[in-house]
Amino acid sequence: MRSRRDNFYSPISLLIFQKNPESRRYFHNENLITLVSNLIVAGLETTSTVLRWGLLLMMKYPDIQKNVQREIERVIGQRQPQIEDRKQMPYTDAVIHEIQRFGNIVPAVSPLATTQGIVFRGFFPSKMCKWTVHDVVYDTLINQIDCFCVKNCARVPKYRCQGTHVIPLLGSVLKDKNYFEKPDEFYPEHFLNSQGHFVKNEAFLPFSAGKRRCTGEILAKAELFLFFTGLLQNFSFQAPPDTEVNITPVFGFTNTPMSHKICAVLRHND
Ligand code: HEM
Repeated sequence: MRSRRDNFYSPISLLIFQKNPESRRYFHNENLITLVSNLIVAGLETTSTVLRWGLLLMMKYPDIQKNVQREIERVIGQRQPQIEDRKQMPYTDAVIHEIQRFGNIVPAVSPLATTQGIVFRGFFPSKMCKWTVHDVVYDTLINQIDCFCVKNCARVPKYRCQGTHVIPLLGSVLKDKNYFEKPDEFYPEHFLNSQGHFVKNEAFLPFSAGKRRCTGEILAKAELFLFFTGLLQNFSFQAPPDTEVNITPVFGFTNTPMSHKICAVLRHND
């Protein structure tokens, strides 16, 4: 049976399917190559960019870096970090969440298409262009509505809404001042309560949400924790002498830090 997920394909897969519609029914070299390259692009670039942001932000905020290192010393010591350690390390967990929030690594997800016309928040699509993409992200991703118009709605009658392209902007959620006290600052306390315990925030959506959310989220979170703690356990990161740490992002499909140099100082000399 065709699942609702089948409504969305990557552009490369669509080209393959257009050439040979039957080819979506079985595995062959072309779709295998697409699948593997999707996994590499989706899994490598994203995780390594978060880690690059992490090291840059630790250079920028040495006190936060020291706090993480103290927690590593207290919970892990000299042994290899394990994923179970995360439960006892709320501060480090909060810092990693804040790196992802502040870095806004995947600012927009790839376009989706509506499957039918709908009434959105009690309005017909012809009124929808009054809303911000931000509203749309919340209602589609959090409330699982998968069909709406964001563009030129006034000219698209309700029954024509099917197939309207929609690009949810995750950055607008990650910087929402209703959910984050200091949205434009690097502030790990966004994910900590007054007792220093880790607190979830429903607007933390760097992996997107809904049917097309990141399938690698659990793996990515484990990788980020193990690499980040492993690096800070062994090194302190600082800017080379006489250089300023610049945290201006380079905008693209992923938001990356600008090219920069890092001094990694072995911690045994701390
Ligand atoms: C910190 C790291 C990561 C971030 C921030 C991230 C973020 C995202 C986001 C926002 C999407 C939705 C993209 C869209 O709809 O255009 C996505 C999709 C996806 N991600 Fe990740 N990702 C990360 C790591 C990974 C890893 C490690 C893997 C697997 C090895 C992975 C595999 C995928 C796949 C296969 C999709 C497509 C899912 C679908 O279309 O149904 N991601 N990711």
